[in-house]
Amino acid sequence: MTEGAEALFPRALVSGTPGGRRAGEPSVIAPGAVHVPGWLSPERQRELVAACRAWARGPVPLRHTALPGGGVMSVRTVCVGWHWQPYRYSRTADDVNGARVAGFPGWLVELGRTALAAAYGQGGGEPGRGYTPDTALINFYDGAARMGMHQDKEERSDAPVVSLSVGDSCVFRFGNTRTRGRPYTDVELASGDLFVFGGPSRFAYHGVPKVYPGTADPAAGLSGGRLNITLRETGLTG
Ligand SMILES: O=C(O)CCC(=O)C(=O)O
Ligand SMILES: [Fe+2]
Repeated sequence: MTEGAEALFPRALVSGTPGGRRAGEPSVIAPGAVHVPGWLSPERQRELVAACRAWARGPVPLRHTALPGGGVMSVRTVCVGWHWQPYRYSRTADDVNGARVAGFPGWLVELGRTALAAAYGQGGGEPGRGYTPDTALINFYDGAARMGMHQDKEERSDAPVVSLSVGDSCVFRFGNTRTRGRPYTDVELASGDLFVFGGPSRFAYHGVPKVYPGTADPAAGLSGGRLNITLRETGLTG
């Protein structure tokens, strides 16, 4: 990480918070899976909310992703860089309006790198290899939305997934690479939290069984609901 990135996205000051959460202090949930509570400052959260609002307006609208079985996902999603639809990536949102998705901005690459360094320590735990996320999946959860246990496996890269949460708190269920079931660990993700999963945890099943409506601090810029942004390397070109 460059000094410039550190200045743009400073780590949150360490401070005790209720329930044992310590802002900015990484805790290892499984090998390669790290939770950093309160990593994003309220200002950074507001900036992310503003960026997500703009992406949600177009060129591809925020929408419930249609599933091959005929249903729709309960979360609403918009993508940046590459468009994800079950179960592949493309540059155009062929299952929505056919538009090319917004480009992946440089500041989001920097944020991903800074996040990796915060979770794994300087250098991101992968010497000689620069993390270069090229897609972001932006999910919006209202009070009833959930996400079933799944693996993020459409990427042709085993680079870590960086997950940023803003708004209402949720239960994030982080499991194992073999089954959707136990063993898993339930982690509460609150506004500003960072969660990174890479290495032996990169292809672990995970999901969001519950969102707690009304738990967001309005200072983050969301009046209701939960926003989650995952940054990934697709490993794709073109
Ligand atoms: O909302 C979250 O915390 C997780 C989202 C997720 O797993 C995904 O977008 O693949
Ligand atoms: Fe996922």
